[in-house]
Amino acid sequence: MTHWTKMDKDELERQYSPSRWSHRMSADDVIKAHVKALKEGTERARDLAQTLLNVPYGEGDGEKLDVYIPKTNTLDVHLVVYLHGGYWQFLSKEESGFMAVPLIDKGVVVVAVGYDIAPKGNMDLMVSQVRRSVVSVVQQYSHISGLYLCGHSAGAHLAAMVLSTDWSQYSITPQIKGAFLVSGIYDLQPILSTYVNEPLKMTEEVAVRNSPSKLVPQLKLSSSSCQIVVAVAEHDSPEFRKQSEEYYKALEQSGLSVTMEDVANTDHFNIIEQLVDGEYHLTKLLLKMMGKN
Ligand SMILES: N[C@@H](CC(=O)c1ccccc1NC=O)C(=O)O
Repeated sequence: MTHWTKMDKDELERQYSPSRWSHRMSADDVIKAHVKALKEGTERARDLAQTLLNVPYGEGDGEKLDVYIPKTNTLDVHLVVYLHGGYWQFLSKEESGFMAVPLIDKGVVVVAVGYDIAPKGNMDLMVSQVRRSVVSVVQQYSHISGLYLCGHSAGAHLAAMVLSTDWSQYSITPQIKGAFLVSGIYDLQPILSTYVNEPLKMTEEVAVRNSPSKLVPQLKLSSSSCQIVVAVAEHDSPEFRKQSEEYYKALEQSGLSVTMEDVANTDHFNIIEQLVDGEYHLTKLLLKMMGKN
């Protein structure tokens, strides 16, 4: 496959337009259906769970999170922090509670984190926000038996940045047991010259310091006992698939506990939408990691 540095702008933009690669629908329709599925799933979760909405984790307006709590008490409570996708410029926590639907049944708490998407937020701020949100969750829920992270697309990038945090500047060091990185981007350099960067306005320096692919040694220091799943859709674009494969290999070579999941019959969007279903492969894998199968 052609290396991204050898691609012209059109080809790079095609590779980094996930909606153009769906085998199910047109580009416009797959995005509309995605937002609809996430919204409907989140509504269901809000009906099923006890919720704490708009809990602040910082001073900023956008620094709020939603907590989905099982209605029935269980021992051994695990907690999943979900970081939404949308190319750091779309979506919000308001449509990001959907994965609580099958998890609250099993006594798992789900936290959907809000962060300031572009153009309001920039990359450094978003990374700082998701890091602080995890610290805040650990401080609030110190009694939980396991902390997990899940992120989709841009949210998988942010989750990888959380795993790569030097926590010495923070009040605590979160112990993250597992992380599901779904259809993520781990090297930001290829998107610098594309439409994706128009609202983000990243310079090369910003892209490099916020690329998980460059921070594997820090991840190894901070998250050595974290079980990491790098998941990618069969119908993600070749560049997206390569991003996941290369990040997986880098983690594997540094001796981390990591597995690669190439999820058959999925595209960039339904690979995450289906977490609303308890029988979906990735849902089962997540429950199994928590010992809840
Ligand atoms: N231009 C992008 C748009 C995109 O990624 C997106 C748009 C709305 C909501 C979510 C999106 N992406 C991933 O979650 C695409 O081609 O899919």
